[in-house]
Amino acid sequence: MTLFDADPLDLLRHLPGWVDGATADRWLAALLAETPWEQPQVRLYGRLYPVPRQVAWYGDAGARYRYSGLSHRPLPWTLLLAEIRAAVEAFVGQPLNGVLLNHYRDGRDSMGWHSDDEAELGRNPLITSLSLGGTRRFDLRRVGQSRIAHSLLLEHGSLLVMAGATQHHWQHQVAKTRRPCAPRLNLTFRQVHPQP
Ligand SMILES: O=C(O)CCC(=O)C(=O)O
Ligand SMILES: [Fe+2]
Repeated sequence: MTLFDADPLDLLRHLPGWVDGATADRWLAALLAETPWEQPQVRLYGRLYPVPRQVAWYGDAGARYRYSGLSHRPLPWTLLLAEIRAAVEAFVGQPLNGVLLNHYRDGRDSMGWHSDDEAELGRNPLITSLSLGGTRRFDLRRVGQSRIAHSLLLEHGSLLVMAGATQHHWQHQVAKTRRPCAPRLNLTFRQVHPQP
């Protein structure tokens, strides 16, 4: 049984302090130092723009993943990312074969409204996201509505788990902010089923 079998309405869980501060500090410093960041370009109305954040995709061999319009071959798990994956898998009780790292360097970096509904994630994907570093606001709105329905502050060491049909009915974003904020890392663990 997994965490989510108990209550089908319990689609979203926010766990501040999921990992202790000293461990979170160690993970943040190591990941900032060792990750080969990329800033892919996306095409919008015929023009290319760099995404407003840095990213890296790690996973099992073959766990190709499409984001920002491009299919990405995974980098092999590092010792540290394998350690973090093991802790997250043990917590959610499901295998996770890839992780997308997002680096928000400051308040100008962001992620626009979207659902994590790529075909290779399957119908009702479990998305488990670990936040490290500066606190940023995470907003949710219903598909088809522009009003923000919920906002969460994702703090250093917190875990956010989105399960079940969340991605069908909700979109999420991390908006730009004028407030000064420290660099933030977000690791979203996923189970990817490569497409033929
Ligand atoms: O940075 C976050 O908290 C959200 C990341 C996200 O939505 C994603 O990687 O799909
Ligand atoms: Fe997302």
